[in-house]
Amino acid sequence: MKSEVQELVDKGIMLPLMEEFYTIQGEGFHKGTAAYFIRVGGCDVGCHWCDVKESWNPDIHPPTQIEAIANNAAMYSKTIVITGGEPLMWDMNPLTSLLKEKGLDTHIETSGAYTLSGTWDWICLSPKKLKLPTPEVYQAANELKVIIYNKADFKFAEEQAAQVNDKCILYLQPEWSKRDTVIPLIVDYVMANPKWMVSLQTHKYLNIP
Ligand SMILES: C[S@@+](CC[C@H](N)C(=O)[O-])C[C@H]1O[C@@H](n2cnc3c(N)ncnc32)[C@H](O)[C@@H]1O
Ligand SMILES: Nc1nc2[nH]cc(C(=O)O)c2c(=O)[nH]1
Ligand code: SF4
Ligand SMILES: [Mg+2]
Repeated sequence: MKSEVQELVDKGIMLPLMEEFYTIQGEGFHKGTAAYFIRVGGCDVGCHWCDVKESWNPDIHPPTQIEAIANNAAMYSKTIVITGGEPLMWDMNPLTSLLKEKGLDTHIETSGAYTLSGTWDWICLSPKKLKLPTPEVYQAANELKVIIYNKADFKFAEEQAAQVNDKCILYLQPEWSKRDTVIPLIVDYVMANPKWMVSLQTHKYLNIP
């Protein structure tokens, strides 16, 4: 039989909380703006270059009541970014309802590989070849942020851009360990294909979380 805690996690009433921090959004459309980050554990997508592999195993992150998460977040910022791990592995409706009741702006960082749950003011979709996004997430995405690890990823980026809604803002972001070789490729690509914009992980240059 499932434990009581596991049942609450399954319903999104508790979530495996890896870390939370108040920082500057480093990436994409909202880069440079203050936001409180909630990092939820659990991801089975398996990107070999993932910069938070410690997030993958949900069992090592303590199941935490969403009321506590929301009350704490509200003390720091009007903008709350839910990331992971892959937050859409869990039911995001209960947590985002609480955040919206408090008048907060809810943003998500997602691979889109699971069904869309939650109420969102901003959806950043960063699709992965290993587990493609679901149709609902392509439709709802506000920004598409494709990670460029090698040349083949430009083709993947175009395939993904063809799937999103036409208001979706398009970004190419260098994979961090390959940045010296891929940044020049991204610069040339964006000049030749100006529907795209460059996104950098500016928090890593700023040495902040
Ligand atoms: C750690 S993921 C968590 C959210 C979700 N699982 C996802 O992949 O969108 C947060 C963001 O960091 C990006 N990212 C992860 N590792 C990266 C790396 N080594 N270089 C550049 N971006 C990376 C992801 O593509 C995603 O946009
Ligand atoms: N500052 C900062 N900005 C971010 N934008 C997306 C992040 C993430 O890991 O989801 C992230 C992060 O980890 N830190
Ligand atoms: S989907 Fe996101 S959290 Fe999961 S492995 Fe890929 S980058 Fe990491
Ligand atoms: Mg990060």
